[in-house]
Amino acid sequence: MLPKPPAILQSLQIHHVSYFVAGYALYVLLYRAMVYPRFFSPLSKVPGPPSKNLLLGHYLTFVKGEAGIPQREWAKQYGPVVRMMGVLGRERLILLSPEALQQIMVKGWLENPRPQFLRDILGLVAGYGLLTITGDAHKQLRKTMNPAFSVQNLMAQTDMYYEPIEGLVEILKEQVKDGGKVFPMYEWMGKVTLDIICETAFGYKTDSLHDPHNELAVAFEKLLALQSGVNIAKLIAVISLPGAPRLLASDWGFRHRKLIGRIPLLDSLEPLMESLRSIRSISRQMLRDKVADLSVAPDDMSTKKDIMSLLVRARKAELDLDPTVDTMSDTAMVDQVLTFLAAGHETTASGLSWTLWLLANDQESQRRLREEVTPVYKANPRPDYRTLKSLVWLDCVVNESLRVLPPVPQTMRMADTTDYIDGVLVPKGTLLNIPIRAINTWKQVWGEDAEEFRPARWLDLPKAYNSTFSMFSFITGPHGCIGKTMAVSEMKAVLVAVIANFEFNPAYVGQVTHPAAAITMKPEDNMPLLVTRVA
Ligand code: HEM
Repeated sequence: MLPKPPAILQSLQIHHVSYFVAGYALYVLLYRAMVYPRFFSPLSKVPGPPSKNLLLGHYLTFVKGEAGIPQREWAKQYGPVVRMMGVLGRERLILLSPEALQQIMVKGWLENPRPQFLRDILGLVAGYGLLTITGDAHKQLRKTMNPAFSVQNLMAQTDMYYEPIEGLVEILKEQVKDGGKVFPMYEWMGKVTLDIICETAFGYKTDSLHDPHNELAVAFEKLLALQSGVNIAKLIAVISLPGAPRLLASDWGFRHRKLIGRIPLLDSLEPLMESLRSIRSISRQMLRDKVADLSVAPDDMSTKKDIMSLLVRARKAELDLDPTVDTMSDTAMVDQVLTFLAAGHETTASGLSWTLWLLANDQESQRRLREEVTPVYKANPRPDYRTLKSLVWLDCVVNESLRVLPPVPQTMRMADTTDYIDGVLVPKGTLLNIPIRAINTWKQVWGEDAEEFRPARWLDLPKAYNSTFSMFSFITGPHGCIGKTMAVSEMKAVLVAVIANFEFNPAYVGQVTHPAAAITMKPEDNMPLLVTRVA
C-alpha cells in the first residue's frame, strides 16, 4: 500500500494548483521579460531602443515596418552593436561592422549557425538542403553542388534564359499600345524568373508567361502569396512548437490540412501544405524522368545542363565506380533542387523589379543604360555570359540596385557559444540579426548619400569600401549565396532585353513603393510601372 500524502497535499484543490501555475508563469514572464534583461544580462549595457511592449518587445516593429528600415534607423542611432528585444524578453543583437561580420559569417560560421526556427521554416518551404544544414554535412553538400554553379556551367546555361526572356518581350510588345500600358512588374518578373529557374534547375518548361494554369506556376504563386510579415510571424510561432515541422511535412498533416487550417491563426497552413505537396510531386516526377532518361539515352543526358541532370549524372558516375558507395537519395536530390528553385526564383524577381523601379525614377541612368545595351542587343539579342559581364554601366546599375534595395534585407544567426563579438560578450543563445540593408547603406562606408540610388558610385568606390563586407546582399563565407553569379547574370540578361525595347516610368505621379518585410523584400503592390515602346 502507498503511504498517505502529507495533510497539506490532501487539502489541495484544483484552483490552488491553477493559482500556483499562473503565479509561476507570471514570475517567469516578469523575470525573463523585465528583470533579467534589465539587471542581469551581460547585454544590459549594450545601447538600443527602449522596449515598450513587455510581451512582444520590438517584434511588431519588425513585422509591420518597412523591410530592413527599423534596423537601419537603430544602427544609425545606437550602432554599430545594437540590442533589441524579441518576444518574452529574448535579446537580439544587430551587428554591422566588418569585424563582427567576419567573425559571425566567416571565422566563426560553425559557432554561429542559422537559428533552428529559421532552418525549420526554410526546410519546410524550400527543402532540406544547403539552407538548413551546417558543419561537415554542409561542406560536403556544397562541394557536390559547386560544379553546377561553376562559371563554365553558367556559360553553358546562359542560353537557357532566352526563351522566357523573348516570351516576355513579345507579350509586352503585343500589349503596349500608343501611350503605353501599366504592368504589375513584380508579377511579370516573377513569371520570367520562374520559367528561367525551372529550366536551369530541372530542364522543365513551365511557360508560366503564356500558361497561367501550369501546375508548378500555380503552386508557386500560391506559396508566394502567403509570404507576408504576418504570415511568417504565424509560421515561426507554429514551427517553434515541438514536433510541428515534422507534422506539417507528414502525410498525416497533409490529410488533415483542412482541419488544421480551421484552427485560429493557422489559416495559411492549408494553402501552404497544398502548394508544397504539388511542387514536391512534380519535382519527384521530373527526377524519375531523368533517371529513366539516363538509362536509355546517355548521350542526350550528357548534353543537358540543368542542375538536376548534373546531379543525376554525378550520382551515376559515382555508382559506376563503386556500386557500394553511399550516394544522394532521390528525396535528398529533390530537396536540393527545390532549394534552388525557392532560393533563386523570388529573390531574382524582386531584384529585377526593384531595379526597374529605381530606373523608372532615374531617367538619366535608364537612358545611359539603353545607350549601352541597344547596340549589343541589336547585334545579338542573346548576349552570352562574357558579353553580359563586360557591360560596365549595366554592372553599375545591377550592383547599385542590389545595394540599396537588397532582395534579402536581413538574415539571422544564433550564438552557439559565449564569446566576444565586436567587443561585446555575447551569451550563448543570443539571436544575431545581420541587417543587410543597413550594412549596404552604412554612411560610414558609402558617405552621406548612401541611401540614394547612384550607379556611378561603382565607377569610383569610396576609400572605406571593402569588397567583402560593404555590400552584403549575397552575404559571404561558407553560407554565402551559391547562386550569386547566376542571379547577376540572369538579371543582366533580362535587363538588356527589356531596356533595349521599352521605357519604364512610374505608373502615376507621386507613386511611392512599399517594400514588404518577409523573408525576401518584395513590393506590396506588385509594383505597377508604365511601359512604353522605345522609339
Ligand atoms: C538576386 C538574387 C539573390 C539574392 C539577393 C540572394 C541572396 C542570398 C542570401 C542573402 C543568402 C544567405 C542566406 C542566409 O544565410 O541566411 C543566400 C543563400 C543561398 N542562395 Fe541566394 N540569392 C539570390 C539568388 C539565388 C539563386 C539564383 C540561387 C540558385 C539558383 C540561390 C541559391 C542560394 C542557396 C542554395 C543558398 C544557401 C547557401 C548555403 O547556405 O550554402 N540564390 N542567397
